Amino acid sequence: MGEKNESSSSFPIGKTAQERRFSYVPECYKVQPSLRAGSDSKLADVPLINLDGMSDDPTRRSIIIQEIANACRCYGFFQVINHGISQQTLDGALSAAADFFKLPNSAKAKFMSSDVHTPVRYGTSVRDGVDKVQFWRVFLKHYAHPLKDWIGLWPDNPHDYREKMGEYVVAVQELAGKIVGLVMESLGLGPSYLSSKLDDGMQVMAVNCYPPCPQPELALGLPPHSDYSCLTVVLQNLSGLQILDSRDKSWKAVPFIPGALQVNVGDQLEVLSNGRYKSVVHKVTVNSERTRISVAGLHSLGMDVKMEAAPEMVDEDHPNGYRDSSFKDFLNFIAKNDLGEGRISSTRSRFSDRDIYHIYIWMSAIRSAGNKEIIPGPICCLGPIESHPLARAQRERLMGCDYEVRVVCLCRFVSSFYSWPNSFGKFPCLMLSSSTCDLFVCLLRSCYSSMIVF
Ligand SMILES: O=C(O)CCC(=O)C(=O)O
Ligand SMILES: [Fe+2]
Repeated sequence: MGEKNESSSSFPIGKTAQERRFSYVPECYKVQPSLRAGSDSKLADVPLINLDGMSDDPTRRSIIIQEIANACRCYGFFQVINHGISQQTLDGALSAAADFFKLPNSAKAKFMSSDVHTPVRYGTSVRDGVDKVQFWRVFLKHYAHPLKDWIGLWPDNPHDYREKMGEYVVAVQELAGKIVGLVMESLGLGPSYLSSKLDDGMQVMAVNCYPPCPQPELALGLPPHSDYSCLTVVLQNLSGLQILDSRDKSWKAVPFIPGALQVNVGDQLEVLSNGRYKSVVHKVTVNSERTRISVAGLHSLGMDVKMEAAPEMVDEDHPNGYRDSSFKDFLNFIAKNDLGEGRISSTRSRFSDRDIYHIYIWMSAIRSAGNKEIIPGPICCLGPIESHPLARAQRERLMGCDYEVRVVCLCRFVSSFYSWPNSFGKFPCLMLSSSTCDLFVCLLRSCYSSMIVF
């Protein structure tokens, strides 16, 4: 049990409050009030899709495709039953995960790393020791596909971890491939549109453990984010996940259905569909009684393969609103940004009122003193990341210079990743002196506060 009032602005891996079972929530875990889990949050009426007959019954298959189309359009999320993975395999993966987290720190220490590029790593925060807000979670992330390339790097303690987790990852990789096939058909792209790219792609398992939290109303297990993947399939032992309902912009708790798996639309699918399907924004709440385990399989294209909008999804009425990017681009981005204050979500470079619930306004500038120098970062962001260190540093660097403001992005969450436009030239350009820029920021700020939803 941690000492009362231990003061620290952050706790390193192996010494965090959740690992040491503190009896209180330290300051650096307290999330801003608008993101805290309300005790009154409603249950999400998310679709529960019965996959029975998806492969061998054409009538059932077309009904399932309709259900999937509806779920992806309205929620970016659904649960599946009769998915073909046995309860024994599901229970095996959950118990292997739980047993791993019960090991003493010394057994987990060799996997501890805050380098997001490491293929097998144990961690406790989004970026340990760097991010301002910490989360009540411990995780083991490991690459999983093709299994033979990675299984030898996984923990061999507990002794059956590789066997039980291995059985699950093979089954869920196959299931994800089938579901993606159904999703592709629902977009009119044909079932094997992505098959070979996913077969050659990445499967990253985020094995998460959320220990009981003494003041669950103050902290979160994971901050709001969307997954970078094409599709994420999540196995869990307890409820705790909340999704943002894009219709009324409120958080809804996902009901726990024993044996069901949860399926999230990820950013890569949003990009491929050119925004017809939106990646679901979700967060994880914690509870004071039981340890929650979840095993999230993030299925995406290969490390260096860029996802782009399918040409079939782009036309005059639906211009391409996305920048193409790969898993590696994503890793490089998260290595540099504090995601705890609003993790990534894929967004368009165009504004859509479906997404007005958190708005970040980023501008890029060109220093116009002497030779023009392109400054490719944000000079301002509004909203909960107003004091984002990147923007602050940029403004300090540019102090006294004129700004040629090239881009104003209105985004969901931090979001500079997918929405950062390829071509600066396409955007309206304003020449502003630094004092006019300050006025401009004030104006944006007042627009922002009249648009903010929560
Ligand atoms: O714990 C969960 O239910 C979800 C985990 C998650 O969102 C993630 O690992 O990206
Ligand atoms: Fe997630």
